[in-house]
Amino acid sequence: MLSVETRHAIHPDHARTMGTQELREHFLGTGLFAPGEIRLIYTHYDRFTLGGAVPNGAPLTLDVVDETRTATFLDRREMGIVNIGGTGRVSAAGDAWEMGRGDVLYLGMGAGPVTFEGDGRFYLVSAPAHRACPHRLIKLAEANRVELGEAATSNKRVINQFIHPTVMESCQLVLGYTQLVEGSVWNTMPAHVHDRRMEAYLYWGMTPEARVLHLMGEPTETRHMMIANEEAVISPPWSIHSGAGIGEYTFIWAMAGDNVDYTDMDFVQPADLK
Ligand SMILES: O=C(O)C(=O)C[C@H](O)C(=O)CO
Ligand SMILES: [Zn+2]
Repeated sequence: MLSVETRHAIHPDHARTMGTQELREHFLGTGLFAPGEIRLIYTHYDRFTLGGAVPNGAPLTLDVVDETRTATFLDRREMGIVNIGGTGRVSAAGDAWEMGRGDVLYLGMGAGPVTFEGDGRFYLVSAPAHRACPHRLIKLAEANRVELGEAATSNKRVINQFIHPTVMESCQLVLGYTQLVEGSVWNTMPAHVHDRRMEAYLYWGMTPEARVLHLMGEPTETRHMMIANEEAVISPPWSIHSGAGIGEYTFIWAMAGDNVDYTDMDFVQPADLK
């Protein structure tokens, strides 16, 4: 079963007026991982689409998505898949890849229908593409590892870059996940914006009672959302995206937009956040 929800792009002047419920309706993705279903959110931010596929014993195939009006979803798109569950299998374009927890699969434009099987919980992101880059399975050991932050500022963390120019080619997708060192709670602090790219986060690896206090909004008009395990945040290009965990967490970040330069960020120091 496939379900698709559309999210429109929100102007920052509008976002400033929103209460908690409205912020969550526009920027939070909940219930993406339902057994036996593929659930997608099709956004109007760079046409970036995110979602989950949980085969739960029976194969699930992602093929036609009416929103794109193409013969198959990946006809003019590329896709990143992260397995956040048990071992599973993904097949497309006559190939099949076994994916363990934390493995990332890149599927290039024109890969055709994609089938998910096994015990995986597959997080999916996709953006329009202009050429077919080779499909590739990337294990954590092959990712580019960047250590950032300090224990003294509670932000010591490892940025694992998977779909990233130092590892492989893509059209506009950039993807990885960030792991906090025990005792550190902050991701992406100091915060930043990148008006050239939108971003989406998926928080995972959390206990059911844990929450992340996610900060969003323009740097001088910050807002927050409390996020539970396996919930996603859609971050518009004008928004900061940062979080502090009440409990352990990891998060997958993925971007689409004008460039694939991970370091192209406009930093905002804590003293300048309001
Ligand atoms: O902890 C961090 O810092 C991040 O993981 C930052 C994200 O990767 C990001 O915002 C990339 O633009
Ligand atoms: Zn960012």
